[in-house]
Amino acid sequence: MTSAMGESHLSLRGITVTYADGHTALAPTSLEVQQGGFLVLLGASGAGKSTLLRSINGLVQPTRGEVSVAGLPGGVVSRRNLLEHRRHCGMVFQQHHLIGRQSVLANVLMGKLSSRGSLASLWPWSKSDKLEALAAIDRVGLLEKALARADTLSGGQQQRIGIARALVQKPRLLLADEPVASLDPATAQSVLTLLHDICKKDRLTAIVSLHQVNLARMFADRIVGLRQGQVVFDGTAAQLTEEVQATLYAKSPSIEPTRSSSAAIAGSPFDSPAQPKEFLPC
Ligand SMILES: Nc1ncnc2c1ncn2[C@@H]1O[C@H](COP(=O)(O)OP(=O)(O)OP(=O)(O)O)[C@@H](O)[C@H]1O
Repeated sequence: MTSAMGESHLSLRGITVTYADGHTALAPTSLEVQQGGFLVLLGASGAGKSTLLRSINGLVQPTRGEVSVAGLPGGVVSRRNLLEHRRHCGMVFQQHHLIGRQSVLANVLMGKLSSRGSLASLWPWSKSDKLEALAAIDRVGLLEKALARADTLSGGQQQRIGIARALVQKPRLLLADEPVASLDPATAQSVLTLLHDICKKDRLTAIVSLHQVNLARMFADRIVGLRQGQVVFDGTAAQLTEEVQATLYAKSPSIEPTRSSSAAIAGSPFDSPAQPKEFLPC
């Protein structure tokens, strides 16, 4: 899968998510995600950002559509392929999901569970596992905290540990669901700088949902804007005009793209530009 923009890492084709209560959180969505890109998802609360992220790694089962990943023929339909995909897919959560009374090291080692067989999980961690975990903790600048309880760390430090836990998995794809939403602006920027730098250095493909438009502008190679479960913008930070932003965050139920958002969409340098409403079954 290669395009003018480079090698494709991930393809979403017509992914639709309707939850058990009948609510369609994601209308048919198709995206081509380039290898090594830092893609930011923007959108108001309830727009479908988490649903999109979770449908990529199967935490939410798409009602329709297909996720395919480079190097994994046949997509992630079979259980075997889904497990293989997840093995290379690190996840960073807003609330870190650390076990507070466990040490930082023990928490980071959890990131290695997906690469162990179910029986092997019963065995103690090997020296090389521990060294890898310590190296990941060092990368996020917290080696001196390796033996501290996770709940003694600040919010920003805990999120750095969440990143280390994802890194120890040696991911190719990193999904981060509002990773800095609960941090103060300065800490949020420094945690996102760390995440961005690591992704670029390791050439990881990253898909990150954010609420802070300024941070999206600062870090994103590409911004995908969701509104009421539909992609209404797909472009660069420069193309994210005030008007597009207003469309994304408008309170009105209307999701018609504005003229300038359509222009931005039309000018998108990516293979799969936004799908304005007229392209989507409503
Ligand atoms: N398990 C579920 N069952 C039913 N509806 C759900 C479920 N999870 C999410 N939703 C609904 O789907 C829509 C999209 O939710 P989602 O969490 O994906 O949005 P979001 O953009 O990530 O929001 P936020 O920024 O607040 O996290 C919302 O209307 C939400 O209420």
